[in-house]
Amino acid sequence: MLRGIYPGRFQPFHLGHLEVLKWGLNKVDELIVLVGSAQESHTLTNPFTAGERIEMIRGTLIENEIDLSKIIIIPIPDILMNSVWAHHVSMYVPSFSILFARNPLVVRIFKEAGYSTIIPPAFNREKYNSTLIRKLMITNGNWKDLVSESTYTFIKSIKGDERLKEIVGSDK
Ligand SMILES: Nc1ncnc2c1ncn2[C@@H]1O[C@H](COP(=O)(O)OP(=O)(O)OP(=O)(O)O)[C@@H](O)[C@H]1O
Ligand SMILES: NC(=O)c1ccc[n+]([C@@H]2O[C@H](COP(=O)(O)O)[C@@H](O)[C@H]2O)c1
Repeated sequence: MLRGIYPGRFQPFHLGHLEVLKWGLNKVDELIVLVGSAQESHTLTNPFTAGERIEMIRGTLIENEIDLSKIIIIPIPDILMNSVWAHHVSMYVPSFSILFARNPLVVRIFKEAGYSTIIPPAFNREKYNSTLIRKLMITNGNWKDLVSESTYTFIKSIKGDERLKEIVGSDK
Protein backbone atom coordinates (compact mmCIF):
# COMPACT_ATOMS: atom_id res chain seq x y z
CA MET A 1 0.00 0.00 0.00
CA LEU A 2 1.54 3.25 -1.17
CA ARG A 3 0.50 6.45 0.57
CA GLY A 4 1.37 10.02 -0.44
CA ILE A 5 0.93 13.42 1.15
CA TYR A 6 -0.03 16.72 -0.46
CA PRO A 7 0.41 19.81 1.75
CA GLY A 8 -1.04 23.22 1.04
CA ARG A 9 -2.79 26.16 2.63
CA PHE A 10 -5.69 25.92 0.14
CA GLN A 11 -6.82 29.53 0.69
CA PRO A 12 -9.06 28.76 -1.18
CA PHE A 13 -8.93 25.25 -2.76
CA HIS A 14 -8.95 25.81 -6.54
CA LEU A 15 -9.08 23.77 -9.74
CA GLY A 16 -5.26 23.62 -9.96
CA HIS A 17 -5.22 21.93 -6.54
CA LEU A 18 -7.84 19.48 -7.82
CA GLU A 19 -5.64 18.62 -10.82
CA VAL A 20 -2.62 18.02 -8.55
CA LEU A 21 -4.73 15.84 -6.29
CA LYS A 22 -6.02 13.72 -9.20
CA TRP A 23 -2.52 13.51 -10.68
CA GLY A 24 -1.07 12.38 -7.35
CA LEU A 25 -3.87 9.91 -6.71
CA ASN A 26 -2.90 8.14 -9.94
CA LYS A 27 0.50 7.40 -8.43
CA VAL A 28 -0.49 6.18 -4.96
CA ASP A 29 -3.21 4.09 -3.31
CA GLU A 30 -4.11 6.75 -0.75
CA LEU A 31 -3.42 10.43 -0.56
CA ILE A 32 -3.24 12.56 2.58
CA VAL A 33 -4.25 16.16 1.98
CA LEU A 34 -2.46 18.20 4.64
CA VAL A 35 -4.33 21.41 5.34
CA GLY A 36 -1.41 23.53 6.51
CA SER A 37 -1.37 26.68 8.65
CA ALA A 38 -4.47 25.25 10.30
CA GLN A 39 -4.33 27.87 13.06
CA GLU A 40 -4.70 30.68 10.54
CA SER A 41 -7.90 32.39 9.41
CA HIS A 42 -9.37 35.86 8.89
CA THR A 43 -6.22 37.34 7.36
CA LEU A 44 -5.44 38.57 3.86
CA THR A 45 -3.32 35.53 2.95
CA ASN A 46 -5.29 33.05 5.06
CA PRO A 47 -8.94 34.13 5.06
CA PHE A 48 -10.53 30.72 5.66
CA THR A 49 -10.48 28.48 8.73
CA ALA A 50 -9.10 24.94 8.49
CA GLY A 51 -12.65 23.62 8.83
CA GLU A 52 -13.87 25.78 5.96
CA ARG A 53 -11.00 24.63 3.77
CA ILE A 54 -11.87 21.01 4.57
CA GLU A 55 -15.45 21.68 3.46
CA MET A 56 -14.17 23.12 0.16
CA ILE A 57 -11.91 20.12 -0.45
CA ARG A 58 -14.54 17.50 0.40
CA GLY A 59 -17.20 19.28 -1.64
CA THR A 60 -14.90 19.45 -4.66
CA LEU A 61 -13.97 15.77 -4.34
CA ILE A 62 -17.61 14.68 -4.09
CA GLU A 63 -18.60 16.93 -7.01
CA ASN A 64 -15.85 15.31 -9.11
CA GLU A 65 -16.76 11.77 -8.03
CA ILE A 66 -13.36 11.11 -6.51
CA ASP A 67 -13.27 8.08 -4.24
CA LEU A 68 -13.28 9.59 -0.74
CA SER A 69 -12.01 6.34 0.77
CA LYS A 70 -8.66 7.11 -0.87
CA ILE A 71 -8.35 10.61 0.57
CA ILE A 72 -7.46 11.54 4.15
CA ILE A 73 -7.77 15.24 4.97
CA ILE A 74 -5.79 16.37 8.03
CA PRO A 75 -5.38 19.94 9.33
CA ILE A 76 -2.05 20.75 11.00
CA PRO A 77 -1.03 24.04 12.65
CA ASP A 78 2.41 25.46 11.82
CA ILE A 79 5.32 25.16 14.22
CA LEU A 80 8.26 27.52 14.70
CA MET A 81 10.97 24.99 13.73
CA ASN A 82 11.20 24.12 10.04
CA SER A 83 13.95 21.59 10.71
CA VAL A 84 11.59 19.26 12.58
CA TRP A 85 8.40 20.00 10.64
CA ALA A 86 8.41 16.71 8.66
CA HIS A 87 8.69 14.80 11.94
CA HIS A 88 5.93 16.93 13.45
CA VAL A 89 3.68 16.16 10.45
CA SER A 90 4.48 12.45 10.66
CA MET A 91 3.03 12.32 14.20
CA TYR A 92 -0.37 13.59 13.02
CA VAL A 93 -0.92 11.52 9.88
CA PRO A 94 -0.89 7.86 8.87
CA SER A 95 2.48 6.69 7.53
CA PHE A 96 3.38 7.84 4.03
CA SER A 97 6.39 7.61 1.76
CA ILE A 98 5.89 10.15 -1.03
CA LEU A 99 5.49 13.91 -0.84
CA PHE A 100 3.75 15.82 -3.64
CA ALA A 101 4.53 19.55 -3.62
CA ARG A 102 5.82 22.40 -5.74
CA ASN A 103 6.63 24.66 -2.77
CA PRO A 104 10.48 24.53 -2.65
CA LEU A 105 10.68 24.88 1.15
CA VAL A 106 8.26 21.99 1.65
CA VAL A 107 10.17 19.82 -0.84
CA ARG A 108 13.49 20.63 0.84
CA ILE A 109 12.25 19.84 4.35
CA PHE A 110 10.78 16.45 3.40
CA LYS A 111 13.80 15.52 1.25
CA GLU A 112 16.13 16.17 4.19
CA ALA A 113 13.86 14.02 6.37
CA GLY A 114 14.38 11.11 3.94
CA TYR A 115 11.06 11.07 2.06
CA SER A 116 10.67 10.62 -1.70
CA THR A 117 9.49 13.84 -3.25
CA ILE A 118 7.62 14.35 -6.50
CA ILE A 119 7.05 17.79 -8.01
CA PRO A 120 3.72 17.75 -9.87
CA PRO A 121 3.35 19.71 -13.13
CA ALA A 122 1.98 23.25 -12.96
CA PHE A 123 -1.67 23.22 -14.00
CA ASN A 124 -2.47 26.60 -15.53
CA ARG A 125 -0.66 28.34 -12.70
CA GLU A 126 -1.27 31.87 -14.05
CA LYS A 127 -4.98 31.29 -13.56
CA TYR A 128 -5.15 28.66 -10.86
CA ASN A 129 -3.47 30.32 -7.92
CA SER A 130 -5.09 31.32 -4.64
CA THR A 131 -3.39 34.73 -4.49
CA LEU A 132 -5.15 35.70 -7.73
CA ILE A 133 -8.48 34.33 -6.49
CA ARG A 134 -8.21 36.30 -3.23
CA LYS A 135 -7.35 39.42 -5.27
CA LEU A 136 -10.39 38.88 -7.49
CA MET A 137 -12.60 38.44 -4.43
CA ILE A 138 -11.40 41.78 -3.05
CA THR A 139 -11.84 43.63 -6.35
CA ASN A 140 -15.22 42.07 -7.21
CA GLY A 141 -13.57 40.26 -10.15
CA ASN A 142 -14.71 36.99 -11.64
CA TRP A 143 -13.28 34.05 -9.68
CA LYS A 144 -16.23 31.69 -10.11
CA ASP A 145 -14.57 29.59 -12.83
CA LEU A 146 -11.31 29.15 -10.89
CA VAL A 147 -12.86 27.00 -8.17
CA SER A 148 -15.33 24.10 -8.21
CA GLU A 149 -19.03 24.89 -8.25
CA SER A 150 -19.39 23.53 -4.70
CA THR A 151 -16.49 25.65 -3.44
CA TYR A 152 -17.99 28.75 -5.05
CA THR A 153 -21.39 28.03 -3.49
CA PHE A 154 -19.79 27.28 -0.12
CA ILE A 155 -17.69 30.47 -0.03
CA LYS A 156 -20.74 32.51 -1.01
CA SER A 157 -22.82 30.76 1.67
CA ILE A 158 -20.38 31.78 4.42
CA LYS A 159 -19.89 35.21 2.80
CA GLY A 160 -16.18 34.42 2.55
CA ASP A 161 -15.52 36.99 -0.16
CA GLU A 162 -17.20 39.67 1.96
CA ARG A 163 -15.07 38.62 4.95
CA LEU A 164 -11.93 39.13 2.87
CA LYS A 165 -13.07 42.55 1.68
CA GLU A 166 -13.80 43.63 5.25
CA ILE A 167 -10.41 42.36 6.46
CA VAL A 168 -8.57 44.54 3.93
CA GLY A 169 -10.97 47.42 4.48
CA SER A 170 -12.13 47.49 0.87
CA ASP A 171 -15.81 46.98 1.62
CA LYS A 172 -16.56 50.69 1.52
N1 LIG B 1 -2.15 25.38 -10.52
C1 LIG B 1 -1.31 24.61 -9.86
N2 LIG B 1 -0.64 23.61 -10.49
C2 LIG B 1 0.23 22.82 -9.81
N3 LIG B 1 0.52 22.96 -8.50
C3 LIG B 1 -0.12 23.93 -7.83
C4 LIG B 1 -1.06 24.80 -8.46
N4 LIG B 1 -1.54 25.66 -7.53
C5 LIG B 1 -0.92 25.35 -6.37
N5 LIG B 1 -0.07 24.31 -6.54
C6 LIG B 1 0.75 23.66 -5.52
O1 LIG B 1 -0.10 23.13 -4.52
C7 LIG B 1 0.52 23.28 -3.22
C8 LIG B 1 -0.40 24.05 -2.31
O2 LIG B 1 -0.62 25.30 -2.91
P1 LIG B 1 -1.19 26.57 -2.17
O3 LIG B 1 -2.29 26.16 -1.26
O4 LIG B 1 -0.09 27.40 -1.65
O5 LIG B 1 -1.86 27.30 -3.46
P2 LIG B 1 -1.39 28.58 -4.21
O6 LIG B 1 -2.31 28.74 -5.34
O7 LIG B 1 0.10 28.53 -4.48
O8 LIG B 1 -1.74 29.65 -3.08
P3 LIG B 1 -1.14 31.09 -2.70
O9 LIG B 1 -1.19 31.91 -3.95
O10 LIG B 1 -2.04 31.53 -1.61
O11 LIG B 1 0.27 30.85 -2.22
C9 LIG B 1 1.87 23.94 -3.47
O12 LIG B 1 2.85 22.93 -3.59
C10 LIG B 1 1.66 24.66 -4.79
O13 LIG B 1 2.86 24.87 -5.51
N1 LIG C 1 7.43 24.95 10.25
C1 LIG C 1 6.24 24.71 9.75
O1 LIG C 1 5.24 24.57 10.44
C2 LIG C 1 6.09 24.62 8.26
C3 LIG C 1 7.16 24.54 7.40
C4 LIG C 1 6.92 24.50 6.03
C5 LIG C 1 5.62 24.54 5.56
N2 LIG C 1 4.60 24.61 6.45
C6 LIG C 1 3.21 24.72 5.99
O2 LIG C 1 2.95 23.86 4.93
C7 LIG C 1 1.99 24.46 4.10
C8 LIG C 1 2.56 24.51 2.71
O3 LIG C 1 1.60 24.95 1.90
P1 LIG C 1 1.82 26.08 0.78
O4 LIG C 1 2.57 25.39 -0.30
O5 LIG C 1 0.42 26.39 0.46
O6 LIG C 1 2.58 27.22 1.43
C9 LIG C 1 1.71 25.86 4.67
O7 LIG C 1 0.58 25.81 5.49
C10 LIG C 1 2.95 26.11 5.49
O8 LIG C 1 2.76 27.00 6.58
C11 LIG C 1 4.80 24.64 7.77
